[in-house]
Amino acid sequence: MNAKDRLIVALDFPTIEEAKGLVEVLGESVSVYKVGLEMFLNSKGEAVDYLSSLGKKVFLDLKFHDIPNTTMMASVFAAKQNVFMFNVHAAGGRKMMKSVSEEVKKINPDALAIAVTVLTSFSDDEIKELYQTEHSIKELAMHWAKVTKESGMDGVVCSPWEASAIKEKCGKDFKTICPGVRPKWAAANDQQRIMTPKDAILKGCDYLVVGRPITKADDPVNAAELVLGEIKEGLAEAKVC
Ligand SMILES: O=C(O)c1cc(=O)[nH]c(=O)n1[C@@H]1O[C@H](COP(=O)(O)O)[C@@H](O)[C@H]1O
Repeated sequence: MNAKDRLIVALDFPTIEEAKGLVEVLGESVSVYKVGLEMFLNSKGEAVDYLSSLGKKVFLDLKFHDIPNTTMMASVFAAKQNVFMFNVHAAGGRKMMKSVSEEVKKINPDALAIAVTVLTSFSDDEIKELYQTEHSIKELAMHWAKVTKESGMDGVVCSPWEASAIKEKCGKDFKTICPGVRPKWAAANDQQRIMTPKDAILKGCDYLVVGRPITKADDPVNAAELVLGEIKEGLAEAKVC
């Protein structure tokens, strides 16, 4: 997979017009986009069809988290859209993810069914307090990744800090999709567990999700090219392509 196929730009905008404006500006620089809750709801789903009409690949990030039947039905909806990847929350559990992976494979075997482990906006202290646990985020993410794999799903969303341990535990073909990616020149915003694009590739991230460093940049094309440049450096150093 080349650098361009690994960069997923998060289209977090309140209107479809703003999203279209950015996609036009970025042109051929970017070929994969993420449509999350904000864009999907504000565009009433139109963003997915718009992007696929341009030949762009779409990660539908609606992070389903509910009882098994409800999540499975929502996932079947996702798998029927023009998307190459969609996600649920691993915290929904084994039964939920098993029913999602089984049903989605019948409808669209090519759609990657992914589970979010520990959100990249969490720190270790927050997780310890919230879950009343002594386990670190890395331990939780690795455990949830194992449950995700055993449930027949294709991969996880995790921070780059957990990616190599997850690859070691779940195998190299188990996908790691990593937000919390920040070049040195970009602000962290609300992300806690961040890493540069180059280091993220070296740590085994398959896909890097990058939003604000590109979408809010004064020159988004230049920002995307800088991120792609770092991804290429990482791939060259890791000798993968
Ligand atoms: O599932 C996601 O995509 C996701 C999971 C996670 O743990 N952290 C996370 O930031 N994301 C998404 O990744 C994108 C990151 O955007 P920026 O922080 O602007 O680069 C946002 O659209 C988030 O919704």
